[in-house]
Amino acid sequence: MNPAERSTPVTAPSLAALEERARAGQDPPPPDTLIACDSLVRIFRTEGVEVQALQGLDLHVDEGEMTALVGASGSGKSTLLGILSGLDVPTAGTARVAGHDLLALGARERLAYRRRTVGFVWQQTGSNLLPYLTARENVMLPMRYTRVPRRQRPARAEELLATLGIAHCRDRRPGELSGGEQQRVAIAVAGANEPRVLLADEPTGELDTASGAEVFAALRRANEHLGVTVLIVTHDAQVSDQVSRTVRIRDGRTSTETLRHDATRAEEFAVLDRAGRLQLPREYVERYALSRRVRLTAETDHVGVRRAQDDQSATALPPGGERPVASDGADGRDSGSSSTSDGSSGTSSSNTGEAR
Ligand SMILES: Nc1ncnc2c1ncn2[C@@H]1O[C@H](COP(=O)(O)OP(=O)(O)OP(=O)(O)O)[C@@H](O)[C@H]1O
Repeated sequence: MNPAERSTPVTAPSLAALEERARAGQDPPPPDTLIACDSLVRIFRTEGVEVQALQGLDLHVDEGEMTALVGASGSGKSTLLGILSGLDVPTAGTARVAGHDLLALGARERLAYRRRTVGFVWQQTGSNLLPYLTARENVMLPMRYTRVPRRQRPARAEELLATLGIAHCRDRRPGELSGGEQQRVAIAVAGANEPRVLLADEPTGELDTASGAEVFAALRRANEHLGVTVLIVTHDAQVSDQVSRTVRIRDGRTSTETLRHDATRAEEFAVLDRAGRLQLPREYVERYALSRRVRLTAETDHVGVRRAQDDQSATALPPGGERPVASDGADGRDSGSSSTSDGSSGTSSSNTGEAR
């Protein structure tokens, strides 16, 4: 990034702060991690306006996982997929997929990465396939760019179409296929070069419920039978409620994760990044009226989170009416508040969030 860009005002947090965060998360990820994003930042600049689409996002996905990515419109999901697909480059942070450092790829490596390491399915059914080729020819096309021997291509295409339940579509052009069939052929195209990761941006977004279910089933088959790691951006509860892991993005950062053990048991977790930072769910922030600074307490088996103001209101004024200075200095100085050395005194459990 050039110095002129750096001097342009940005909304908080500053780029320097985000870069500092990125540096903090640069220990090597665990060995099973196929996708590792740490403190990922993407800032778009158009006509003097800056948008921080990703504001220090952390995401780790293990090989073989099938994960849904959800979040409000504009939260940064497509931006993340654009980066992981190699089409876009982050502003700061780290992004590694199958050992490729996405901030350091040269043009030739980037092309090879896009052809071999990732496959992509777009929401618009018409964007995924060439209209003048049959389904089988569409699936064989990417093999040309990775030099799969010509004689092997038809058999591999047939096998993929059969695995995804659309062998009967092999000789039809996209215009002769339903939307759901087109998306399933698109999954076969994305899987043609045996990628490590399959990225899908709203793959069921334009489909009715029944076709959406078939497309989801095909993604699941790709995951289970082809062994490809699948990451799906979706607003479709039919998809997000059926994968074992759903990651929620809020304001350009991962906020919560839901892990499903089976159809009836799901648990929601807040996400702790590798530097130890935690984003509290908005619901808790509002319910306990937490703002700006909170006090953490080390309990026997969990960490407590308290409103800093509660210490202030609970503290008895000493003789002379002066409040004692906070033991760490920070709270008293910046907010004009103070605390006793016992942060818990007088604080009711109704305004305490607790993390176990
Ligand atoms: N090329 C771009 N130039 C400028 N701003 C962009 C660009 N791409 C995305 N943005 C902005 O970045 C933010 C995140 O956009 P993104 O498309 O990643 O969100 P999303 O979560 O995928 O939304 P949706 O669910 O509506 O697709 C938005 O404020 C968007 O306007």
